[in-house]
Amino acid sequence: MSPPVAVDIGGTAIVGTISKSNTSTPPEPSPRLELPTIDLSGFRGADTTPASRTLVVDAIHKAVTTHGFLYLVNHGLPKADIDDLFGIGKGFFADVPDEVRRDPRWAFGSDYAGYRDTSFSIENGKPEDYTRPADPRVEAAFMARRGDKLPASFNGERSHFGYDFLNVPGKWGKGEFDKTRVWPDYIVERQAQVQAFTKKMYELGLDLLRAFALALQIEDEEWFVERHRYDVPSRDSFRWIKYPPVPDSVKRGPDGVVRTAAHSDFGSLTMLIQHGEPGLQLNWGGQWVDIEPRPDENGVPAVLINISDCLQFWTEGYFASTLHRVVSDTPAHQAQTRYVMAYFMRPEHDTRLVGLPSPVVKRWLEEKGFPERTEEEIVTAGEWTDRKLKAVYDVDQKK
Ligand SMILES: O=C(O)CCC(=O)C(=O)O
Ligand SMILES: [Fe+2]
Repeated sequence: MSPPVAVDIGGTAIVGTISKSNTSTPPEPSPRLELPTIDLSGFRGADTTPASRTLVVDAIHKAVTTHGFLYLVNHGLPKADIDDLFGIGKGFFADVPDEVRRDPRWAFGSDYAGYRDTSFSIENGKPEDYTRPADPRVEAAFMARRGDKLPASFNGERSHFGYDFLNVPGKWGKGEFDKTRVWPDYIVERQAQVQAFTKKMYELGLDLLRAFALALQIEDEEWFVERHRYDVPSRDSFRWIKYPPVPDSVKRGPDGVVRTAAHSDFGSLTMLIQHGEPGLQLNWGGQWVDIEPRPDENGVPAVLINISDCLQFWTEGYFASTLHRVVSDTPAHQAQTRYVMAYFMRPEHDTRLVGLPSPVVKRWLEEKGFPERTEEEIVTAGEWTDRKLKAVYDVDQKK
């Protein structure tokens, strides 16, 4: 059996291990990273054929079992939408006054939604507490979540405000779920646009899940899709992230200034849109390798895909949830403001991450001689994401 791969989050806490992994044995000799750029038009859109779909599936299969990361071009997200959504994020950070952005009503909280700024860090304590000094290495983020069901106690029945992003039930009023979580006017005015874009990202994610099912020779192409339904609670999250410039006074380590420590993502897959500034690195065979932003020939940003923990569990380690981090590695990068938008796609809460009907994974387990997981080693998607979110953000413990 391969050695356990630590799930390294922020360098501060190890909350679990995924004992089987494709990336646990670094390739020999010293690795050279050739992160593939995959043209999705052969799989998605009007001009696909069975042969073109197979080519794309094979390329995705190779990428997710080698690096766990790939670039997608011709992904179907229009450049105008991407530009508009970056505009919304930048405007939020630049134009909304500090005191409005930091209003406790929309502070990042135990529902893992809302605004978190640079004065919040794991060491610094409560996200609502903006009196603490800002940590100049930390990023600021506005996190939107998909809508959720309300508890049974609400009007005596389970109801909801819709499953689109930002329709999160709130606890305002007399501690009752009497309306959705409130957001700043700036966001509310743009809510329809955010919801339309995040729906498109969700649909892109579904197509990737279909490609994964085909790569794994699961008979039903919809197998993963059926476990990521839009109207069932999950921890899907959409985020605008801003990494402000780091002042020269901040001490640089041998790798520069680490902004986000080494971690793997929690859910099924992450779709990252980089605005243009470098900083992301993945760990490949023990070395940190830059993952630069990569626009296509028309200037449309590639969408960077990475496999996350839940898919690594589900595939018994056959798909790799690779460690990555964000670093300002040169003084020039340190002086830049870096923006990204990320969609973290996660399975439905109650999904047990086991029992994938894939002959590919079955063969792989047999070849490697990996034993079946014990009951204690099996988690649901909700348990895993909550465990990791708590460890990273420490929201509940600090409240
Ligand atoms: O900023 C980035 O490029 C990636 C951030 C990241 O890894 C994360 O938020 O999980
Ligand atoms: Fe990440």
